[in-house]
Amino acid sequence: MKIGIADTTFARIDMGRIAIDEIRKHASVGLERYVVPGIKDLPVACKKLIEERGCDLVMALGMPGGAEKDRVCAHEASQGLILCQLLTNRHIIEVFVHEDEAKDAKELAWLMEQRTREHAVNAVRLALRPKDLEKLAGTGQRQGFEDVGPARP
Ligand SMILES: Cc1nc2c(=O)[nH]c(=O)nc-2n(C[C@H](O)[C@H](O)[C@H](O)CO)c1C
Repeated sequence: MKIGIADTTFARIDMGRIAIDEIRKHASVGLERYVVPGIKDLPVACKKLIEERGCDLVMALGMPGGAEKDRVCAHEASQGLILCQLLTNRHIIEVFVHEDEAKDAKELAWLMEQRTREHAVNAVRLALRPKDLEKLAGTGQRQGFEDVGPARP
């Protein structure tokens, strides 16, 4: 089992390092990292991690900025990531933290780390322990900020 980590230099926190640190706490798997300039470069990085570097699942980590052009960029990147999943029949866990989700740099750093770590656990579950995800179905999980919980507690 090999998990790929694709991340960007645009992000204001080293999301790739955090993802690798968290995955190592939960599983003994091969890891491949591929750093690109920005989120629109992630789809091909993920495809290469899958097709050329033998990854079974990939995490795509990025930080869209707060401007309208960044939101468009994030939408385009997401579409590329979905297409890549369909072309390769492999999961890509998209971990995007929009810069304007946080009120300041401190909260942004916290949110980027928290969301990355929680999705790294999801990546391990998807790759190795899918039954763990089944147990969490319909429980209102969120990555980063607090879980919202089920609608019928
Ligand atoms: C407008 C813009 N916004 C972002 C962003 O919010 N987050 C990000 O990671 N990258 C951004 N980029 C850069 C593109 O994703 C890409 O790296 C360049 O267009 C080079 O292919 C661009 C060009």
